[in-house]
Amino acid sequence: MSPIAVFGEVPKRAYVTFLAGNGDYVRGVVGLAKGLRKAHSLYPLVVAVLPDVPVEHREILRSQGCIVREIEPVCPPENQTHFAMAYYVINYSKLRIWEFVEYEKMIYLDGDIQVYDNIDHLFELEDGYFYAAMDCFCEKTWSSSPQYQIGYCQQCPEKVQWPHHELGSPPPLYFNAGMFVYHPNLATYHELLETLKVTAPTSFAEQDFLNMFFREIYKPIPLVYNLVLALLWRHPENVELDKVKVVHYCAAGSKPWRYTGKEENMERDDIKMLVKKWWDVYEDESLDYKNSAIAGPEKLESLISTFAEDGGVVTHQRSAPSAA
Ligand SMILES: O=c1ccn([C@@H]2O[C@H](COP(=O)(O)OP(=O)(O)O)[C@@H](O)[C@H]2O)c(=O)[nH]1
Ligand SMILES: OC[C@H]1O[C@H](O[C@@H]2[C@@H](O)[C@H](O)[C@@H](O)[C@H](O)[C@@H]2O)[C@H](O)[C@@H](O)[C@H]1O
Repeated sequence: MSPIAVFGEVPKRAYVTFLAGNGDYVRGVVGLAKGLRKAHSLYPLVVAVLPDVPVEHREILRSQGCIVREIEPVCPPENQTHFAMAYYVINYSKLRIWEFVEYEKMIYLDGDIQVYDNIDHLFELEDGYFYAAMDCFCEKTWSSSPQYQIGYCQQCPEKVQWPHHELGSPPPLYFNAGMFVYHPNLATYHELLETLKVTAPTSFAEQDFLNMFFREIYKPIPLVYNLVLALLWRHPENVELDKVKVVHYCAAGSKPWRYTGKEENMERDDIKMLVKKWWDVYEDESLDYKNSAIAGPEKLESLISTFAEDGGVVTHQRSAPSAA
């Protein structure tokens, strides 16, 4: 039952994403803000920004109705970051969102995620658990893992049986940390940071760490709430694309705002369709935050591009594929 019905008060809830750097991920967050608006979400989007996110990008996000919150970086134990894939170390800073205790429950979404259907009902899931969709172990990014090396994946555990005799118990269910439902909480926040100090980084950085930390209360939710794109070619039998509500553009080459179609699997018709679907939201002026002085694609693009040129960051124009 919704807390409103019980206590007559409105529980503070919000979506939250994470933005770092002065590059083009800001486009992803603008797209996410517009996608949540198109899906008629009742709740705001909070953007946790690292100090290196320029004021111009923060203003763009505010002009799209986002609540911008600056966070300090979180670094794993000194001199051990080389154990994590360098590109992912930045993502430890996501842990700061547990400090947003003005909210009772939040849904975290990566900046490369798009929401195509309303998912507000996830806020009504039973309290006290950590909800996320399961990841896939079949992409090359997993090549150093025992799962990948024996061809085991939790998405199809019957295909290659886990060799209990050689490797002991199978790994616990493992979630993708690009989308999750959680409770901000100061005690949990401090325990996360203290535990991180004594936890050596591993390949998938904060994703591995969060899977370890929340393993007792993790509850899988259907992949319609976080379609990790690799499932389209790794486990097509698990995907009903027309039922998918949330698409996670995490496969190499799939970021819509950088799409060229050249990387492996990027020429697929379903990928072209999903990239076009993202651009259709991003460029839909009717989805801009009303009464905004900055919104509107020209203003938006000129602000992003102008700053990016000053900052030397190469910007990408729309290269969305023709309709699939
Ligand atoms: O330069 C960067 C890299 C990452 N991110 C944020 O961190 C998230 C996770 O990184 P990424 O999407 O690259 O991971 P993936 O899900 O693609 O593995 C992104 O979605 C962004 O929200 C960012 O803002 N700037
Ligand atoms: O820092 C670790 C990251 O780990 C996850 O990305 C991975 C994961 O999805 C693998 O399964 C894929 O193979 C890989 O391509 C992809 O980058 C999260 O999406 C991201 O938010 C972040 O936590």
